[in-house]
Amino acid sequence: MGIVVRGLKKRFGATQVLDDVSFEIARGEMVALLGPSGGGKSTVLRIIAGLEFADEGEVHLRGRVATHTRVQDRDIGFVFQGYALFRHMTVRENVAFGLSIRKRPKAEVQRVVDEFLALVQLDGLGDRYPTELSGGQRQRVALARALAPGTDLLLLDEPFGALDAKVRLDLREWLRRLHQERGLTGVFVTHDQEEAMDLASRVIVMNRGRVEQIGTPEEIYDRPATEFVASFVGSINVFEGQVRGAQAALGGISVGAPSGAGDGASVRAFIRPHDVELHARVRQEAGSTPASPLDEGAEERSDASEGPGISPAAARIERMSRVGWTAKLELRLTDGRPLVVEVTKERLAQLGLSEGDWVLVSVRQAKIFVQDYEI
Ligand SMILES: Nc1ncnc2c1ncn2[C@@H]1O[C@H](COP(=O)(O)OP(=O)(O)OP(=O)(O)O)[C@@H](O)[C@H]1O
Repeated sequence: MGIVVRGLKKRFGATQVLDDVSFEIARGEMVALLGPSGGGKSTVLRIIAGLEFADEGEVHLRGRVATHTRVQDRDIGFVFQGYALFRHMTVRENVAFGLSIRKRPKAEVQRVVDEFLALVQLDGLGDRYPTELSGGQRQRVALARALAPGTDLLLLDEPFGALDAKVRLDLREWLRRLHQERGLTGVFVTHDQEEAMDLASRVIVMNRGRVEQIGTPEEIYDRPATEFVASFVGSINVFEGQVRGAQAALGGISVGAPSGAGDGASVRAFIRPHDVELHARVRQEAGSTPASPLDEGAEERSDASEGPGISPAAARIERMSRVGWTAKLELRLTDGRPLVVEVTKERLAQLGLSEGDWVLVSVRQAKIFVQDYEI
């Protein structure tokens, strides 16, 4: 294992910032700590780095206990918010810093600095000062400075935080390559879920000082373990309803209920916009609302009634916006609930839909959580 934390607890004054945080990161793995602001991500990272110490729990680095090891003896590279470049030092001097304080021979320092400046594609800018660089370039210098001493463990706290979208993407690509080439073990903190899903082989979702779920990006997205993860990762529609028979009735729409959910149980369903199927435009008299989704008004033969667990409902298209190759539709069901749907432009064209139309919808799949009974 590269990094192991076990049972970390940390309190600042009256606030329990970490409450029993445990996870393991294999050597060579790149893992994201994802979660909302204040969830404890930076604190975990600072404890791994040795900048902070936990009240309880253990830290193991490269298979050895490091719970009480000083920061300078942990041999970890980190790029933290607030640990900016040294303004009075040139780029070269910044990158050389970790090597110089380790008293490495001058010639070796020169060679390693050159190598890392080339790696971050900043050769030629070594004599500049940080103020003479763009935000993205500065961030790359910070990464080079963290890596130059030759560590195999890298901790990054919001590494691309304040950068514009294009630079973020470039740096992300660059970090992915660096990780592959050097086989680094890396942990990075982000509250950008796309960044986490894109860069990490596994994601640790944290909220309120606790680990909500650990899994591959696919697992986190497709099989969220908790309601928090379901609502935090990816855009989502949330519906409350009740189990009736084998169905979860969510107002106008229904989906298959989870096995074991008793009749009458209250449920909360999380439905991804791309898991809603549009079937057919519903013809409708001016100003009227289709009374039933299965009114004879469907303009094309619908496949909506086929298959188990599918029961279509009617909804009105309130807004449509096209982004890239998909379209986002904001629908309103007959019971007044909003429903956001994403479909390909092709499907939209096939159905000939426009704003104001009524359409039949059904839900392909939903993640359903049975609610605790209230007494
Ligand atoms: N040194 C400190 N003293 C007091 N409270 C602190 C200290 N450091 C962090 N906290 C508190 O601990 C909680 C967790 O902070 P932390 O920075 O770990 O969260 P985070 O998930 O990284 O948030 P963000 O994404 O905003 O950086 C917050 O409520 C924060 O105010």
